[in-house]
Amino acid sequence: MISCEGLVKIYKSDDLEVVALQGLNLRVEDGELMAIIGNSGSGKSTLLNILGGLDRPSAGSVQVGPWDLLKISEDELVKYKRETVGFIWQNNARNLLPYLTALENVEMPMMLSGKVDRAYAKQLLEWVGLKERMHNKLHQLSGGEQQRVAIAISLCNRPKLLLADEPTGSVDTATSDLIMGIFRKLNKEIGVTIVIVTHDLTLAGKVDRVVAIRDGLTSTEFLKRNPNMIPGGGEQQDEKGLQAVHEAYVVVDRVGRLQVPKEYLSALNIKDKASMEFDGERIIITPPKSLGG
Ligand SMILES: Nc1ncnc2c1ncn2[C@@H]1O[C@H](COP(=O)(O)OP(=O)(O)OP(=O)(O)O)[C@@H](O)[C@H]1O
Repeated sequence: MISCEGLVKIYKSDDLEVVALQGLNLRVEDGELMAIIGNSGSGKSTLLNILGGLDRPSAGSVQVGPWDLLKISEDELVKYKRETVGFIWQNNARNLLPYLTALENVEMPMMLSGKVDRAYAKQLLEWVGLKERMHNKLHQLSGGEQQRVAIAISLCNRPKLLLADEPTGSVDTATSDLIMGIFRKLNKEIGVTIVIVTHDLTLAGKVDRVVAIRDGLTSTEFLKRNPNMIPGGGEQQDEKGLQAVHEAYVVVDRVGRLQVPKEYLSALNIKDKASMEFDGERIIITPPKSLGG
């Protein structure tokens, strides 16, 4: 579904250049439900905005289904956004209309695109667990319920790819679990590919594959050891916690580059050079030997 290779995004303003993505590689399979984690400023939202067609990449390649998002024309981009992607943001509910019912809110974007499918709108609200509340006005719903209306709306255009940026950022743990359950169900039942960007490692720990971004590059991949395991409510406060159920792998790109964590380098005082040895089984990186490290 998604293939990024050497993806670069540079933001330019007057005399400043920020390299938000510096040659990122990422593959997401059709029908996958995965999460992207990373510290603030690592490039997560930049990546999501590019995948959603809201921002243009600077270089590299990024393919979503049949679409090449580097070469796509403006007209095609409009079509891509309308037909291929659905978006969920942390404060999506803010864009909803409080004086309309949940159902009317879901029908609104359908109306704007020219075709209201009431049966499908109802089905969407049923999928997100709001069957009983679809005729309630939005202001009568809780924050978590409103976020679920937003999820229903994101599926109005029957997207193949759902992009969620911090979807549980402003809800409590129980609602966060509920929302994750909805994603899992939608992924299974309608086969929509879902990419979740989050700071929340507890949430990330509930999907089979988590990719960590560091400094605009994919650095580590976490794969669930037993994908059939029912996700528990365990707290994953850091990447070590994530490893309770996931195996961590360093990402090696096509030309053999990998990122060594900064803390490892500073612990050994490795700056711009290192020595590397292969002992038949392991690759060992040490401070430069000839320089006395
Ligand atoms: N429009 C912009 N103009 C200039 N720099 C930008 C712009 N958008 C993002 N950046 C910079 O690009 C880098 C990556 O930002 P991005 O928002 O993608 O990070 P993030 O991982 O999503 O962070 P957060 O978790 O805080 O949202 C940061 O250094 C940020 O300051």
